Amino acid sequence: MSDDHVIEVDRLSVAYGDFAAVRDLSFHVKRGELYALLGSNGAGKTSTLEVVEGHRPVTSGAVRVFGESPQNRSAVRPRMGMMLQESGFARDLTVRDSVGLIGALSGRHDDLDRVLGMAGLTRKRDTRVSQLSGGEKRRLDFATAVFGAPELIILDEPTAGLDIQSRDALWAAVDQLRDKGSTVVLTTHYLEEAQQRADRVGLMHRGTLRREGTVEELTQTLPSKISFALAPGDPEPPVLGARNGAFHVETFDLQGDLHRLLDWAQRAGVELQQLEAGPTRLDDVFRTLDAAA
Ligand SMILES: Nc1ncnc2c1ncn2[C@@H]1O[C@H](COP(=O)(O)OP(=O)(O)OP(=O)(O)O)[C@@H](O)[C@H]1O
Repeated sequence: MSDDHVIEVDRLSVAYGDFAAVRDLSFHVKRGELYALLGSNGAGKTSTLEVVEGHRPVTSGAVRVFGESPQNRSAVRPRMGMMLQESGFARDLTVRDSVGLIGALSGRHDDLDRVLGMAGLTRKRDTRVSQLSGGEKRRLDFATAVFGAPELIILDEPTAGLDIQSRDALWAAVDQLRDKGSTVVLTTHYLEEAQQRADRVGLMHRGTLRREGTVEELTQTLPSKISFALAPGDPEPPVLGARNGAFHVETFDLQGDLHRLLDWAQRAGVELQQLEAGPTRLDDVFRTLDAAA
């Protein structure tokens, strides 16, 4: 293993019968980073992560976790926590017993009450799994993934179905774990979560990796946007892009164009209504992938 690579995926393919869900996929995750593996529905993210987690064999290619085969459970399992898309908890166990059991199986140690508190489950500790809401089950998944502060944490759509407070609490807990050195691999369809937190992003589409880099590297090839509206009778602004009375400007010089626009509005005594200006977002990069498909 390269010293600073926790996960090495090289030319991975995963097939279900004749269907190639993942094709010739390569990416490496460095120690301590948050790597977001993003992609459209069916892109192959979960299939890839299932191989990394040791739940699925490779069809071809090589995957190493901490320099080991992920199938080498005794070497890898104690160092890796996983929040899968679907959990397999026994319905009759209580929350506390579920976390305790999975924690014991992982071989890691932790203070059970601290973990339940971090996942916002203290008041549900004696509730049976069958009586939890969808969001509470998701928090239980998170609690088992972070039990014992593993070196590597895999979060497959961790915030799907969580309310805003639970999402904030989950990210605060992830930030704490990262401060202590945990490496995190994330999949999510909430692209702003990846935009805010990922050190690097891999964009998958139809089984292959289409783009990889920091958010800045991925977004700098696309223009930023300015939009605003004017009142009827206002003078024409010095920009192109009017549509239905609203103006949408695409620019590689966001600061300069915004400055010119504000300057014009001030001199003309015009109010720029619903003014929005911002850098390119991952959403925009995503849309170009679909268009290129
Ligand atoms: N057990 C299976 N048998 C056959 N095909 C499968 C199986 N699991 C997944 N697939 C197919 O493989 C492709 C990739 O699925 P996967 O779950 O890896 O995608 P994903 O990127 O995680 O998607 P999503 O964002 O929707 O969760 C999909 O077309 C899916 O239908």
